[in-house]
Amino acid sequence: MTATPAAPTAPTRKHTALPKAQILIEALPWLTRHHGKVVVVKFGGNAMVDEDLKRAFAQDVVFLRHAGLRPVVVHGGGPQISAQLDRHGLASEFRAGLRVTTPEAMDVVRMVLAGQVQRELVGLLNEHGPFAVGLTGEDAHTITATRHRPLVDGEPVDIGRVGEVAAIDTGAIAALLADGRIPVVSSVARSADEADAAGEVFNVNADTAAAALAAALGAETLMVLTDVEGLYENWPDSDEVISRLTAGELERLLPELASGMVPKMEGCLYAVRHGVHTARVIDGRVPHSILLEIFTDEGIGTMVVPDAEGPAT
Ligand SMILES: Nc1ncnc2c1ncn2[C@@H]1O[C@H](COP(=O)(O)OP(=O)(O)O)[C@@H](O)[C@H]1O
Ligand SMILES: CC(=O)N[C@@H](CCC(=O)OP(=O)(O)O)C(=O)O
Repeated sequence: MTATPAAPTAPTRKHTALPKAQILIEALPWLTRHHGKVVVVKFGGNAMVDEDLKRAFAQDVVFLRHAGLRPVVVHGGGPQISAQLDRHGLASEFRAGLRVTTPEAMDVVRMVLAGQVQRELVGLLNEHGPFAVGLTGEDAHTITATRHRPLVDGEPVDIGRVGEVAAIDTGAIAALLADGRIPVVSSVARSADEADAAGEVFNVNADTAAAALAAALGAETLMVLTDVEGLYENWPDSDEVISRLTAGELERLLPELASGMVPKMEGCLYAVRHGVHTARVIDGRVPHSILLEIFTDEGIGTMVVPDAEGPAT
């Protein structure tokens, strides 16, 4: 009888890739929970500060797609619009965190968002494969808006062609997702007003558009990438980031918020009040901030959860 060869012993040499495996495993609960789910990622114009960051953003989004999620990108472009308006000799004025948009400025907004920023992101994403398809809210009635008159000192003010979202048609985005594509949406909306001349459009804040899309698409998560670490508790006097807050807590905080954080946090509140499980504000200046958010147990930035929810992962 021949002796059975001894079972191979586990190699004693150190597996240098072990920490990488551990990191992947740390993401497993997040990936499991999000498998097949829609994640709306809003990339703010202020976070698009350099080429490497934009490339890292595109890699992260494609990674999500390959990991079995269905990412939808909504992009901003505030600084890029302001720069272009400046080149046209037009001033930028903001009220209640929103750009005062004359018909002349609207042409520039549309040109910069749909013709410049969106094209650039689509190009970066498509370096990884035939994934990204750009559209604006005008396409297939994706976003319809009415004129927005925000309250300033308790009074509604006219800020021109700025829209508030009246309706979302998810058909085009759903079709793209079903085809394995990554929709990249510019926050320009068609007018709901039949009296408006055909082709009249509205400038919608990109945070607002992202939140409305996340809610209408039944997204699991809304991720808002910006140029700060998250929501600061006592901005601008402190840089203490609020890591987690409920919708109710956020609602109480809203009147104290300023500038760009107003539409951002209003959007997060809207999203979690309309079925999105978590809304997060994260630092888009950090390379691979999306992956950092999912590959760490505690996450980074600020997370908003619905009122009755326990600790989220
Ligand atoms: N409480 C706050 N916490 C963090 N940032 C705040 C707060 N209040 C106002 N801000 C301002 O909001 C800005 C982010 O909004 P915004 O400039 O519109 O960015 P984005 O282009 O990403 O949409 C921050 O850079 C900061 O100046
Ligand atoms: C009405 C309004 O303010 N619209 C924004 C749209 C772009 C945007 O929201 O860009 P960020 O996300 O980079 O701020 C604007 O004109 O600047």
